Amino acid sequence: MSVTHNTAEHSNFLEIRGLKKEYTAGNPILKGIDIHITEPGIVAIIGPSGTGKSTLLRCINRLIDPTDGQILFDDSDLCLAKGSQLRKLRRQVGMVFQEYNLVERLTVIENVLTGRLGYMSAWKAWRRKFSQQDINTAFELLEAVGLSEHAKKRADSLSGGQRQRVGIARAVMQNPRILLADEPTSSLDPKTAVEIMELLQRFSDEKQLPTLVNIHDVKLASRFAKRMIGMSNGVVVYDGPPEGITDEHLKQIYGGESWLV
Ligand SMILES: Nc1ncnc2c1ncn2[C@@H]1O[C@H](COP(=O)(O)OP(=O)(O)OP(=O)(O)O)[C@@H](O)[C@H]1O
Repeated sequence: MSVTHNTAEHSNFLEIRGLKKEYTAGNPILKGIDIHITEPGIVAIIGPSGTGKSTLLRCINRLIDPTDGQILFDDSDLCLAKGSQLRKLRRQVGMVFQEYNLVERLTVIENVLTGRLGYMSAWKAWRRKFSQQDINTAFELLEAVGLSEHAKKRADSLSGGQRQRVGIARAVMQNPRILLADEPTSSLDPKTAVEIMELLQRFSDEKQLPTLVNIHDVKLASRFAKRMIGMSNGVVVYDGPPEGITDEHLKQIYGGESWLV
């Protein structure tokens, strides 16, 4: 890949302190999360349905407002950012979604280019006036994700795996300093899921991007993550290397043991 972006000099990518989220008062979903991300690589977040994994990622990119705590990113507290400062911070946080969130009626290359909208004036964004440099970068990224020959096709003509590749290219097009992926493989077959994780790992390595991935498949997570965060009931109960996770940890995270084989 020849697209140049980030350097490896960051040592404090993201620090989450005491993060709390209540959707309804008195019913906390996140109960005080502390996570410090100091290096690139895949960090897998595992935990049962409803434990707050998506809520955590949505707080980090401020799709939702945290109730309390700090999310320190690029010398600012994302929890406090508003207006143009929030817009500037958000474009440094790339997001990949389970259901891809592409604009189905646009072409593949147009979808990748939408990753640049946060950098453009409202007028240019409305007219979709992308610079030649952005267009070149979008084509390079499409090549990097193996979809060059699909550039002019409508997004809704692609398979799920191809759509997720577009979603990843769009997130990287943002030139982010951190990537968040919310169950990026859950809608895909096992082989395609591995290919998507390989792609995330490749971008994470080449662009020195910390990549937080919510994922249900513990085996797949262990294969690609350098660090696993196990959440249960709104708190972190494991934070360490994949090889350190024991059956005891899994019982603590998911509860019960009949599902363990
Ligand atoms: N917008 C919302 N308003 C109210 N409650 C919400 C909202 N979004 C999520 N919740 C609740 O917060 C809890 C955590 O949901 P969240 O989606 O963060 O969990 P999760 O760990 O990502 O689950 P899954 O693995 O099934 O995606 C759930 O009880 C959910 O119903």
